[in-house]
Amino acid sequence: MLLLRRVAACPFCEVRSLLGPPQLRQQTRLYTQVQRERGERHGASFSRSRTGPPRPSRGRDNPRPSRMVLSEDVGQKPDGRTTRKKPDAFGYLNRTEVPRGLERMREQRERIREQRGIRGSRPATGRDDSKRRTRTEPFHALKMHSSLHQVPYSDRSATKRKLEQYDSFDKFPLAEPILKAVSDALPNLEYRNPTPAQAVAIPALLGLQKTVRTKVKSKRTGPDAFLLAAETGSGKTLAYLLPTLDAIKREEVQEKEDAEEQAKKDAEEAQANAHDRRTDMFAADEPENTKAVDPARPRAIILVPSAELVAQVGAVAKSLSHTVKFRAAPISAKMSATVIRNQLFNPNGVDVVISTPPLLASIAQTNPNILARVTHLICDEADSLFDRSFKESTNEILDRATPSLKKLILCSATIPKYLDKYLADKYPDMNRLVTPNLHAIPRRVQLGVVDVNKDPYRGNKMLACADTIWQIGKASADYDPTAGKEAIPIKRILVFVNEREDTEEVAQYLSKKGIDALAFHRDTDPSRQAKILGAFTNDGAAASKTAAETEVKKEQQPANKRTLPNTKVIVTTDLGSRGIDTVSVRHVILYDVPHTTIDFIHRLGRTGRMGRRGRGIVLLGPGDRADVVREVREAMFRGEALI
Ligand SMILES: Nc1ncnc2c1ncn2[C@@H]1O[C@H](COP(=O)(O)OP(=O)(O)OP(=O)(O)O)[C@@H](O)[C@H]1O
Repeated sequence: MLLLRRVAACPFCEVRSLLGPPQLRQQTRLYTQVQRERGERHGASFSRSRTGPPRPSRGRDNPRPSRMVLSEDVGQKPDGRTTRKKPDAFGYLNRTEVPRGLERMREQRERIREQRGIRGSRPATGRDDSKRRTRTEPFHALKMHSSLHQVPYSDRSATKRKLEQYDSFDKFPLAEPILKAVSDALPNLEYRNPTPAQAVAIPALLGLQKTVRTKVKSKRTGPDAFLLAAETGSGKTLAYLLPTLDAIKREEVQEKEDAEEQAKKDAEEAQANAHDRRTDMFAADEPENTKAVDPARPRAIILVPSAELVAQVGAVAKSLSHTVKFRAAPISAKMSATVIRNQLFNPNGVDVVISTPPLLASIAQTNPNILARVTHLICDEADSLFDRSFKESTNEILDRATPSLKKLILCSATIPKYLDKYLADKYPDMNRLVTPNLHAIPRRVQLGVVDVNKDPYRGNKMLACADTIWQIGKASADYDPTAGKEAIPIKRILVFVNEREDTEEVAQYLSKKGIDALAFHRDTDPSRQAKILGAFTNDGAAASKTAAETEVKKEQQPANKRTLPNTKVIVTTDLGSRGIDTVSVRHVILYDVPHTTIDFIHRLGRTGRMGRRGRGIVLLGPGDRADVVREVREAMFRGEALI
């Protein structure tokens, strides 16, 4: 009975929960009463014998503790160990309330946030801000490679929100023929919605919005300057070409109206001054300012760093010209002088010239008038055009064109620090049109690493490269047309090396291993170059060539040689990484670890273009920076920009 009374009575021990509240209150009262009668205090251990040693008498030095104070050993096992469970990984499962300790921590954190002036609730991710890694913290190796200008993430998010309103080309106030021509420039595509680069650039270039706040307002007069920076393969060509053509067409209409008005005025004047027939005759002979009598005075110039890009941008411009009705003249040093002259000094005039800076600068020296009517100057791959190799000729063209220039548009997939600084000094009012994913390699591109130091390669990079290509091409190699299987499309692989001399060496080795590999560099024969690249840049007819087509080639090979059919490889340098629209490339092999993050972005940017998937493979050999590669992979995995 006594035991039962004790067990039921203690209001603080665990068995309390076994009793309902009314009984509990009653038992508590009973227990207190018994204690008073016995002169014992609450909290005496149940295990202690009633016949224990007598307690010291109460007094000033030994006051009676409050009845509500817990015994010090109440939570202890008989052997003195604590009964409290250690929190384990599942300790917080199924809780409906925040534990007191955590609650206090959260309150403390909120107080600190308030003191620091950080407003708003915690991020939706639920992650602790104080524990969140800062953007640049983990990239120690990349920091050493640091060459790219950093765009704040707050600016990127703001741009992302703005882009949502342009979900179709019809939303841009472009002239009717230009909207129609978009489909010509984007053949074989099911969807033709503006890309982020186009949604950012087209409204700004049409003058619809002032995009960027400039810190310094310069008093300098001159053209409106724009920097369009968007990730690789995001459709920058159309982003600058469509608004430029729109402006050209509007200018043409305006000039025509002005000419008509002028002719009307002249006719009226002539009537009034009928006696002065001589003046009238001269006026009638004066050439009109139209392209028909004004050859080689284009309205727009597009500068690109290589002949391959001249051909590529020229092809896009030509496809648009059928509907928009303008004349495009792509010229490069790989063309003969006659071809260049015919293109440029066409009696029907020319509206858009596409060239490399050195060629155009040299033509402008002998024909300064060629740049006299230019209203739009575009520098595609601006980071290349303003580096040491092209800067002089680019600036020369810029200076000559400045008097008539209305818009200067610089375009690039990367903004290196030197370019950022140069532009900030030279064009402090420049509008920066930056897409949210600038400097980030899309997550749809995976990056794998092959450790060349390990078996079976033992430091032999060429062997590792050949083996990697064989593994990629194996599926198509197994194809047997006689077995009635479906034809497999040809696989196209780009191999990037750092030095031009290595292109030939690596290509020859791969050929020896039965791989269809070609070297592509500055000194490759121009006609061969076009053929080599053609197969890689065309997603349509050329890309759909199937295994059956190459079967003929296979038959021509020596019977005893093991070859890899249906796989084409180009071994190239940076030349092949700038702007070339290699839409049909799924695999890029980085034979050498690139020197900078800029090169990483451009080289890996040859795959995974315009929403496609891609795979990059780095061959990590002796002496290569494994830490840089690791951090690039990490950044790609997290979808972050490289620094
Ligand atoms: N709105 C669009 N919808 C679908 N495809 C598009 C669109 N705009 C452009 N493209 C296609 O995307 C591909 C890449 O375009 P483009 O060469 O202009 O990219 P880029 O941004 O200049 O790339 P890089 O930085 O490598 O030079 C082209 O094949 C083009 O036809």
